[in-house]
Amino acid sequence: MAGQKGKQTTLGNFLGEKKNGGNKAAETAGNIRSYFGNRKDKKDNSNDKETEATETAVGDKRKRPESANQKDDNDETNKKFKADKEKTKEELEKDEELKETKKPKEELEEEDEEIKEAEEQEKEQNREQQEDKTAAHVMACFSTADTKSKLGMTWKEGDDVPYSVLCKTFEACEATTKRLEITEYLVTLFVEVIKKKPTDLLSTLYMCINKLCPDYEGLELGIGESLLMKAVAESTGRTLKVIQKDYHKTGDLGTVAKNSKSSQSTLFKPKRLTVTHVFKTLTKIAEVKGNSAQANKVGHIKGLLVACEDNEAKYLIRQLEGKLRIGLAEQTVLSALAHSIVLSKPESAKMKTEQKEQKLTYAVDLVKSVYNQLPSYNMILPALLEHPLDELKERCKMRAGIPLKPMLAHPTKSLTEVLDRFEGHPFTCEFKYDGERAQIHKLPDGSTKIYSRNSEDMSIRYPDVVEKLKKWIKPTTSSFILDCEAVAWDREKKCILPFQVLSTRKRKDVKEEEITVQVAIFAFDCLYMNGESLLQESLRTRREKLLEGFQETENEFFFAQHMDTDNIEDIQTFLDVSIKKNCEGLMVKIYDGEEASYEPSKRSRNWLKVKKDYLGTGGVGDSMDLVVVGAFLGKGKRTNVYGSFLLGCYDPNSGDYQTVCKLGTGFSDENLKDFYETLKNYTIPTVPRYYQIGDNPEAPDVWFEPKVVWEVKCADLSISPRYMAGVGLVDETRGISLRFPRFIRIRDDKEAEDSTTNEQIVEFYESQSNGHD
Ligand SMILES: Nc1ncnc2c1ncn2[C@@H]1O[C@H](COP(=O)(O)OP(=O)(O)OP(=O)(O)O)[C@@H](O)[C@H]1O
Repeated sequence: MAGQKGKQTTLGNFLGEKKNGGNKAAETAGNIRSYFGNRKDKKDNSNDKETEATETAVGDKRKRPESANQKDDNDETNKKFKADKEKTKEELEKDEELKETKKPKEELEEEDEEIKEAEEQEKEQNREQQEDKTAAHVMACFSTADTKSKLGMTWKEGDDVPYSVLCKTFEACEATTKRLEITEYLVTLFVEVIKKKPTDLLSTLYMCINKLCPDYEGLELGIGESLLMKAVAESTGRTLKVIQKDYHKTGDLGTVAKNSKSSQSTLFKPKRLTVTHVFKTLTKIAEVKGNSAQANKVGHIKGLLVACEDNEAKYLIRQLEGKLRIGLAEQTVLSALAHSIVLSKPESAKMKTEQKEQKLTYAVDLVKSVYNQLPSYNMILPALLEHPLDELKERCKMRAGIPLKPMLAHPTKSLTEVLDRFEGHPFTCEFKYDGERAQIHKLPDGSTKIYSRNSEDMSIRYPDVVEKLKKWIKPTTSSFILDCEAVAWDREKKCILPFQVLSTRKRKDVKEEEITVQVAIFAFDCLYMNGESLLQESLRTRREKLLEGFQETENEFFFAQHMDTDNIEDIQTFLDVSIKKNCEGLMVKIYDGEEASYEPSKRSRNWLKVKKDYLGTGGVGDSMDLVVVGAFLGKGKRTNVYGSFLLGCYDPNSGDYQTVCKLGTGFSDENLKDFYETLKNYTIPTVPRYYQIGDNPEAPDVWFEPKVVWEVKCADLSISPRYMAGVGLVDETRGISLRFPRFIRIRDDKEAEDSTTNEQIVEFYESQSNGHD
């Protein structure tokens, strides 16, 4: 038997040849069967078990009521299974033959490769944990005393936390790129707040992540710059023209506000700002609605600006803009919170370094895992402050009504890659529906909510779904959280419509009677049921709960089509059927055991996505979602609109955007007109300091705020001195760029911070050079 690489080639070829339908496919079929023969052989020698699994899969499907189309799929699948069962004996004989002829050297090589791959995967999974451990080690030896004086933390116990202290901490964080140093500053701040004014911890923490409340409550800052400029001008006595000119020069309205304040003489000294006062005022500003909203907002902003001293105006304006950009990733804030809870307890001073380190590591793991299940500081903070750490899990359980960050999948570019990754694990394949992620909650009081992948409340966008969902729920199901995809649906033809149709559905102020694009819900996971979290259960158990607790309802609600097999021909057939049914491809997921648990917010290797478009291309396994950071004015046919665009990816560690390509293809004339109209609202006078643009001699004609995300496909990726994506990760000075990028669609379900990260770009680049497929 050939080594791992050989196996990939054989299968890769097979898939290509199968498409052409030539005789070669039949010739190579023997190789494929032997490949799977050996794979099965490793897992389990029993033919019975294989047959049993096949029967269960088919049985599973028969249990469910099906629409006409789905029934066709299952019939096709069943026929395929029958043919396959007959092949099994032949396969096993081939296995035996191959076992005897196998050369020990090749066996060793194969094992080496497997070990290497497993190590790679483990390395990646452990990286974040390792960073947490290093931080725990450093923090165990850390004394907040030095940092405290550096940050001027001298306010009196019981007094409100001064805003100046928070701004000094921001300044210190902004001045470094080292995550550990940032953690030290935050821990110092949080420990001090916990000791002197614990009730201010919540507002302090929200200010650090520049939010006002949990995402699902939907209250956001992000005041337009013209309003902010007006407020700065009016509160400092400078003209709007001068403010605009300064902004054009610096590209940072915060700095303009700070400089404007320092050149202003004040007759009386207003009361110093406190964190809680600023937080409450920011909340009021975000809440203001109605006719005089603008004037009201300006009034509040001016009130704050007048009281600002030193660098406070700079951070206040940035907070109002909704972009603090001082390199504070939420994960760092969570770690710092966990550390400070431990370090603020008097007993921590008595602990030996090793013991403290263990406690810190435990606290970080605990706080992160609880936050993943209940992403609400409003609920977690009181439990952390008022009760022992050990009780946190019990006190802060996931519940219906609080959306979790969904589990995400890893891209692959061949079925072979999927089978290699999942070798030895039972896995299941599901259709990858092409619509919008929908997390559906039913609370014990009977109310229902639908949340987007960003935890936005979408219940108002889907009033028709909310109205009908009681029909799908069996009487035994009182509360639940379902993970689903909402797709555009043709009620007459009873089939899925392409994503483009869904994107024409209204997103705001949707009235049931005006809905033109109908949706159907495809449920693929059940995360919570009747008061119990199912996250730790295997996918098999979660799917059982899903099938038990709900019923398919024509034109409205379906279980995701699935197939449990490791036979590549079946998977290929299933993939083909999924594409015929307007799906994007398959999701392949580990089915049993610990790795089959649900991992909120993680892009996990236990869920793999296989998109038809990327199979066998030898290029990149997925499209990317990139932020439009600039544009070049069009010429010729594209005069009066932007002709091409500069795109960037996101670096979650620094909060920066790194340029990744210039994009000029894939657009219709209509697209270009629309984009010109939308994007011109986001133009900014100069390149912001949080854009890493490198030495590209071709600067765009206009720069944009990071607001618009587009899905882009490319042929491959290469190292380039002109772009900055992943700079420092693969090459010290050069970044990675997309070659032959093409526009696919707008991703208005994604914020700029949800775009493809610099590390994902590096992964795409590296997987391409590993030569999979
Ligand atoms: N059966 C399924 N299981 C899980 N996710 C599914 C399924 N069918 C469709 N999806 C959709 O596919 C997405 C998984 O792909 P991924 O994790 O990469 O999200 P993404 O970044 O939005 O990428 P994509 O552009 O591929 O949707 C999910 O967010 C979900 O919306």
